[in-house]
Amino acid sequence: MGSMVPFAKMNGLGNDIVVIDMRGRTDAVTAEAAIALASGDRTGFDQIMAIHDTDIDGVDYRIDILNRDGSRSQACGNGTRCVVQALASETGRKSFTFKTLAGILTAEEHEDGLISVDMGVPEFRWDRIPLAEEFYDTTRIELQVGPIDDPVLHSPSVMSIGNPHAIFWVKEDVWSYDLERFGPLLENHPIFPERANISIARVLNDQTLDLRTWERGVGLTRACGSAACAAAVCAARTDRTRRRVTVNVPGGPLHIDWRASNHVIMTGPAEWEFSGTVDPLTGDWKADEAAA
Ligand SMILES: N[C@H](CCC[C@H](N)C(=O)O)C(=O)O
Repeated sequence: MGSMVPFAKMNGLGNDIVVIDMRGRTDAVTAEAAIALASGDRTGFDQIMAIHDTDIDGVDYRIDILNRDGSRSQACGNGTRCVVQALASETGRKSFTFKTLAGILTAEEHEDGLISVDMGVPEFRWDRIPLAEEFYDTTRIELQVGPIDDPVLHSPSVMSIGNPHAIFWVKEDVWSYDLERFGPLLENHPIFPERANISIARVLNDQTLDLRTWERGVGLTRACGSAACAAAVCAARTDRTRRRVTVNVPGGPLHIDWRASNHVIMTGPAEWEFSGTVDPLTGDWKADEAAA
């Protein structure tokens, strides 16, 4: 067995997150380790958030994000809140700046324990999301599932908040759609050359949405922070809601504020479950004694 590093199993509204401390190392968590941890009973996760050192001025840490299938994600809102909570309890600091594949993000823990992450600015251009075909209007693109004359889902809004999202607007209860069946088809649809996170959203009023998400590289999740941001921004962009909304995901509510600065701020909780040590190359792990 190689050398072990500390990890914490956490969750952000039921989005299962494994935070791995890679500070002081120059290697990375391997896809093999991710796949091994994903299949474990207690370590099953939606994302791994690996904290690395960085030498960029004004940036505290770099975060490397892995999905269940070992692929990398540019952004993970719920996981970033977990990282903030772990670092805040370690250091006593309240605010942090991170480098991710989606760019530099800032985040802070509030007095009440909730955590806000500045997820950056939305990208609506078809080639930056990216889509495989030119669509100048990304508020609704041509894409549907179900019978041609009576599609079950159609005309999603699409955007990137670091990672690609498609939001299908629905009229009925979000639980009445078979997302488990449509999710994999849409995630891997040729229109999305880098695949996409697929959500169905129902507008309840101009400040509230219900949302379920099929995550790229993962599957159905109880929460997806970046999808909540994407749904909120697309809803406001299409005049369905105001720019400040509550997004109810299966795990609970997330508060999203698309500020006048164009930055999207997501606020919600994070929860620690147990800690242990893990081999980042193989995924072999053991729980700390106190938690075993
Ligand atoms: N759970 C994450 C998003 C994961 C996205 C990932 N599945 C991808 O884009 O590959 C969140 O809270 O934002």
